[in-house]
Amino acid sequence: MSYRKELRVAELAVQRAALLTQRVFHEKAKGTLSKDDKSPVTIGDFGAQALIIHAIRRSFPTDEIVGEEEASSLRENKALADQIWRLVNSTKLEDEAAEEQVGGPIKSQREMLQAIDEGQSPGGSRGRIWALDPIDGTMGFLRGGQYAVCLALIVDGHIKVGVLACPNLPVDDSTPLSADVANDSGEGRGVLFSAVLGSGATSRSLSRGALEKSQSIHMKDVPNITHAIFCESVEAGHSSHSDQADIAKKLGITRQSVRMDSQAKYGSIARGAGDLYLRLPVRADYEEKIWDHAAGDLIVREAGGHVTDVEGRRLDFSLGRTLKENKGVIAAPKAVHEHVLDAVRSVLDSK
Ligand SMILES: Nc1ncnc2c1ncn2[C@@H]1O[C@H](COP(=O)(O)O)[C@@H](O)[C@H]1OP(=O)(O)O
Ligand SMILES: [Mg+2]
Ligand SMILES: [Mg+2]
Ligand SMILES: [Mg+2]
Repeated sequence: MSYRKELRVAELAVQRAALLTQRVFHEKAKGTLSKDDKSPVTIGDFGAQALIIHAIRRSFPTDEIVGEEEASSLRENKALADQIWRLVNSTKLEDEAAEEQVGGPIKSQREMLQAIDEGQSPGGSRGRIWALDPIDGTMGFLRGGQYAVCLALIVDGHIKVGVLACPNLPVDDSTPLSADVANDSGEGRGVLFSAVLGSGATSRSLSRGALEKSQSIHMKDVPNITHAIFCESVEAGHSSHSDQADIAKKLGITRQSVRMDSQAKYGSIARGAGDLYLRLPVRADYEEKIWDHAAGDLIVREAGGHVTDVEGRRLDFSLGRTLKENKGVIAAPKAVHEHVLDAVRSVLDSK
């Protein structure tokens, strides 16, 4: 199957949602709430989830959706719901045909709240399931750093389509990876990464209008691992900086890691701006969420990479809303992955 329509709808839906998040990014007040697990959520997360679910529903009404957010807190907070509605109602793609392909406008605030709540699928190994993270790296988004709008289609447990918008990454694939974030104007920034299983991975500028022509992306060859550039989370609570430093040392890597929030890490290594992404667990009981990895996993694999957990197992997206059988993430070019994994094992065994 080509998944041509799924890719198109996903790209346009993510593009439109990213436009909404960019508007919020430049506002001081982001309408931040704290969720039950103490993590933040903003009007950008809610608005982006509403627009993307609306688009999926219009084109693929019987598909299931595993989305990160839900609307219960908004039903008790009219002022915040009004604020999100104003944003959602005024975010459109400039290209009319494209706007039509993502279902046009949402009709009412009630419909918007319903859309947000349609991301409650339990996931699983059967049928067509979209995994949606409307803003991945909300902490980065609040800090003025990297973040991503992420969408993937999983069919019978396997990822078929992955799309990532990274509004604060440089457009140019060859820009050296850095922890620097958007300048005020955002000029030269904003990338849309895509992949379809078996068809390779691409990047293009995240424009406001019709989608620009994309180019193929590939992971870089790493002839000498000691020169590899590795990236990791900014948040020390999301992955173990000390284990990652030990692994880098074991590999003979002397360069400082590049710390960035969100799946921008997967996109960055897929286009060869960086080489490795290490995500070593901090807490043994944390289960990674499928929406935090699905799009990035496919984009890296289609760009010539291999993605496993710390034990060398492929990430298993067929087990529900979380990656319950995996611990951590190791993403690297195929040719060096085993070597990196040996270093991971040796560091973890010595603890
Ligand atoms: N203890 C944890 N370990 C790993 N990832 C976590 C943990 N707590 C939250 N996350 C998730 O990590 C993702 C961000 O990763 P990164 O730090 O690499 O940008 C977020 O989606 C965040 O979830 P949440 O959306 O609930 O905040
Ligand atoms: Mg996330
Ligand atoms: Mg999120
Ligand atoms: Mg979150």
